[in-house]
Amino acid sequence: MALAVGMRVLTRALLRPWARGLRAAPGRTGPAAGGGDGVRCFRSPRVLVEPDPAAGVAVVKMRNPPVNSLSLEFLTELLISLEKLENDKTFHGIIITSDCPGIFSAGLDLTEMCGRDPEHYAEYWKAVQEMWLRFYLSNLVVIAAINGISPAGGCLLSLTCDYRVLANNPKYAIGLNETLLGIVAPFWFKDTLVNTIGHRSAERALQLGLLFPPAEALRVGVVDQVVPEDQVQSTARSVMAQWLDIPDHARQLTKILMRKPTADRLLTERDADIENFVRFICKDSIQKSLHAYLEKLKQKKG
Ligand SMILES: CC/C=C\C/C=C\C/C=C\C=C\CC(=O)SCCNC(=O)CCNC(=O)[C@H](O)C(C)(C)COP(=O)(O)OP(=O)(O)OC[C@H]1O[C@@H](n2cnc3c(N)ncnc32)[C@H](O)[C@@H]1OP(=O)(O)O
Repeated sequence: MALAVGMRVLTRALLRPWARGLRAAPGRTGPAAGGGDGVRCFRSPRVLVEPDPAAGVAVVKMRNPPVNSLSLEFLTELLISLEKLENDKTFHGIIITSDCPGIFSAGLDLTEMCGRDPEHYAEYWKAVQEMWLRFYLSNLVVIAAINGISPAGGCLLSLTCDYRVLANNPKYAIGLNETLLGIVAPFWFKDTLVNTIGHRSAERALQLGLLFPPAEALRVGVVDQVVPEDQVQSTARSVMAQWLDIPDHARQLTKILMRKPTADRLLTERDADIENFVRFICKDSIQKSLHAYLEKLKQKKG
C-alpha cells in the first residue's frame, strides 16, 4: 500500500503548472449533473464524463473533433478528468472511448509539433509524457473501448490501459506508425508496445510503422478483444465488472509491480527525453516532412 501511495504522491507532484492553471480557471471545468446521490460529474469542453456511481465506473468520452488529436488543451482536460475521478472514492474504473464517429484518436496533434518555438515543443512534450505516466500508472482500472482508427499517439493512449476492446470494422486500424511520418517512436512508446506484444512483434511493427486492422491487432495482441461495433461499450462494461471483482489493493499493487520499472525509465530520463524531442522536432528535415504530411492530409479532401 505504501508503494501505491508513494506512486500517487509522485505522479501528483509531477502535475504540471499548466494543469494547475487550468484547474483554477473558473468556467473551464465544473460540477454538472450527477444525480442526487452526491456524485459529481465533471465536464470540460473536450471531455465528457458519464458516471455510473452504482457500478463504480465512469465513461470518459473524448470529443475533440474532428479527429480527437491530442492537443495541449485536450491533454490537459483529459488529465484533469482522470485526476478528479481518481480522487473520488466512488470510482474504481474508467472506460475511455471516443465521441468522434469512426475515430478513436488521430494521435498527437501535428499542429503542436510544426512551426512553433522550442519552448512550446518542450511544454507540449511534457504534457504528452504526463498523459502517458498518469494513465499508465493510474490506480483505477482503465479500459479502452476503441471505436475508431487509432494511429500513433492514439495507439499509445490505448496501450496505457489495462484492457483494450476494438470494434470489428475494416476501416479501423491501430498501431505505432511513426516511421511512416519519418519520425521515431520514443523509447517509452516502444517499451509500452514491447510490454504488450513482445519484443519481436514490436520490432517489426515499429520499423514498418504497421497499422493493424482488427483481426491482426487481435492476433498480435495489440488489443485483447475484437467485437462487433455495437457491442464495444457493453463488452467494455462486462470486462470492467470482471476486473472490479478483484480486491482493489491487490490489483493496484500488481499493476504498479508490472509497470513501475517501465515508468521509472522515463521518470529518471524525463528532462533528457524532452531535450531530445525538442532537438529532433526542430530539425529542418523533420519540420519539412511534418508540414508535407499535414498538407497531404488537407489535400486528401480534394
Ligand atoms: C530520437 C527521438 C527523439 C525524440 C522523439 C521524437 C519524435 C517523436 C515525435 C512524435 C511522435 C508522434 C506520434 C503521433 O501521434 S504523430 C500523429 C500521427 N497521426 C497520424 O498519422 C494520423 C493522421 N490523420 C489521419 O490519418 C486521418 O486524419 C484520420 C484517418 C485520423 C481521419 O481521416 P478523415 O478523413 O476522417 O479526416 P481528415 O480529413 O484526414 O482530417 C480532418 C482534419 O483533421 C486534421 N488532422 C488529422 N490528423 C491530425 C493530427 N494528428 N494532428 C492534427 N491535425 C490532424 C486534418 O489535417 C484535417 O484538417 P483540416 O480539416 O483539413 O484543417
